[in-house]
Amino acid sequence: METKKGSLSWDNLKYELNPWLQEAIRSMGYPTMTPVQASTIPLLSGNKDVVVEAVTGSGKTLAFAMPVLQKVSERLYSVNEEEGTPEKVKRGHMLAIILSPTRELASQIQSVFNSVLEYLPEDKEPIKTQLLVGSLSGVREDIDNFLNNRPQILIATPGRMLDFLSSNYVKTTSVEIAILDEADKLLDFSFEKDITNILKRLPKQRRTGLFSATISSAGDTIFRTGMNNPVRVAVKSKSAHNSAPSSLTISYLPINPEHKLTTLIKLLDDYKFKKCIVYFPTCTGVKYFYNMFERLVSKGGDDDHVKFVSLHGQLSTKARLRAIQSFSDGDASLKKFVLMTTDVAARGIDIPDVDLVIQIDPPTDPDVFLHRCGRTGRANKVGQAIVMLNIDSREEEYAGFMEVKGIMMKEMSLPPISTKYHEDFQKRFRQYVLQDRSRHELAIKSYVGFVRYYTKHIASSIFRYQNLPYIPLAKMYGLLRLPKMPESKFIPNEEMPEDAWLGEVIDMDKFAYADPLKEKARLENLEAEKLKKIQDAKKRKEFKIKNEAWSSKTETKESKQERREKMKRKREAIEKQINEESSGDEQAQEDWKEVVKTNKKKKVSAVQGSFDDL
Ligand SMILES: Nc1ncnc2c1ncn2[C@@H]1O[C@H](COP(=O)(O)OP(=O)(O)OP(=O)(O)O)[C@@H](O)[C@H]1O
Repeated sequence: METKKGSLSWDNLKYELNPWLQEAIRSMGYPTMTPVQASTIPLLSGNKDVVVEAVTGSGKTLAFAMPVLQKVSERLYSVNEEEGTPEKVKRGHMLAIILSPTRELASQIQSVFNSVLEYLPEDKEPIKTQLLVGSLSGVREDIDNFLNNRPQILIATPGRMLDFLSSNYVKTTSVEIAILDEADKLLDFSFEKDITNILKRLPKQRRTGLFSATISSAGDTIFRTGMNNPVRVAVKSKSAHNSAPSSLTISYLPINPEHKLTTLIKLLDDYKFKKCIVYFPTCTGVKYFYNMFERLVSKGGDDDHVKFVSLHGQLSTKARLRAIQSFSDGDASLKKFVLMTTDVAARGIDIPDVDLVIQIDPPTDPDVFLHRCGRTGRANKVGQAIVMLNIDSREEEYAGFMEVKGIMMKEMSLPPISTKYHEDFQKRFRQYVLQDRSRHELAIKSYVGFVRYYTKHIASSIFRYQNLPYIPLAKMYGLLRLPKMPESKFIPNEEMPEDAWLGEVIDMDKFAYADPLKEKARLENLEAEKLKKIQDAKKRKEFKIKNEAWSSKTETKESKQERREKMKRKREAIEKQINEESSGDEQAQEDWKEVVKTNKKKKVSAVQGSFDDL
């Protein structure tokens, strides 16, 4: 849908919102609508289902929040001449549900709703929201709060929403509108089942809105959401064929993987930025590198000019929300703030002042690349996104691959870093790892996790795990020795270091945990293992001796058997010879048998005699 720039004044919105909402918009400090708001608000408020694709940071949240609030306001405040004052929403019922793939995003959406609701006049029946996300509270508690507070708008992640809706106390028959934010993610294999189950429980005559910067990826699944003749809204960047906002510059940095961390440190040092998000592939990776950066990069004092915050899916919900809050609240005029995170913070997160995004590795899903970059350059503010790509590999083709998807990238050159700088850092890093055995364990877990992650790249012809530079990457992860893993077979023999050690050989028995309790347990285990080894060796020896005795017995048995066979063969040969010589002479045969028998008897008595002599 086309929208002329001049018509973006809120006064030109082609739908008459409830007066309190009009007042709220004027007070919120947004002088104009964004194009996606101008297109979507009238459609969704005016009873159309919508599928909205608009660039990151283009104001999609308000584009659905306004229609949702409009619908709820109509239901609560519209006085009909025939029916009079509207009926109260019954206990256990809700009017709107909004679904989001992550807890952080759900919580952020609730904040947007609540910031508009601050302008709701006190004399009106309150409009309330409730957040339903895993592990913040129990489902029982969620239901109790819902029944007591009677919120009309529920904002949830799919799993918790499904559990919540399974309660007999919760009724969905009054739901008028359902929104799927980051709809392509919600409709992919990870959530699709839950989403289908949730949508099945909602009334058919409800309105539905799907929103994302990359909705086209959802393909035909969008038609399984029960939408009624939906209108498609697509808002592109100002520059044609660009799927990213024009305020966002995206660069790629070809780099030797061994130098990724030193280069990251240098970029964080040299660049002028307020807030930067650094994406790592896995939760363990974030944990590992965050701890290391806190020790080796951050100076730790109040005068420190860079502050690191970590956020990943292995943290509790409370810790995750706290991390986002502390990064958002950070006073960027005093320090540079760096959020080290995973894709948990790739979509939808809207944090003011983020002007730099760095990706240590590209994401496995090319769509997520745009979402990660889009955490900066939002709402027409300038932002820069940098992605590191391994040199001398097909990874450099990523730029061309993304161009086809409408994402333009330019190559950037490495910041000047001396060999000494790299080497000094590598030494300090090794020292850091050697100080605590658990650090090395985490290093191995992160490295193996990264290798697994790499095998999951959708663009597998560019990200070929068969050609991954395993050794430089292991050094980047601070490993002392390469771990045993199936992928090791891809390391060329001539590159494989002796016994897989990366640098000096370490006596692993003496490599201690910094935690005294853990170390005590390790030493006890080590002692027990040694003892077991000695006992096992003893047992093996005894077994061998027994085995030998048994085998010599079987040997004599075998030789007896062999002798018998030999005798039998001899006898048969003589018999055969006699038969041939005296063919037809029965008497001669009988005589021979007699001779053989007498011979045998003689032998036996001779043997017996010899025994008796003893
Ligand atoms: N009309 C407006 N004028 C100026 N700024 C706005 C307007 N509407 C929203 N914003 C601001 O734009 C920023 C981005 O909005 P929002 O988070 O809704 O983007 P989005 O399109 O959902 O992005 P993403 O695709 O990354 O989720 C927010 O900080 C919001 O406050």
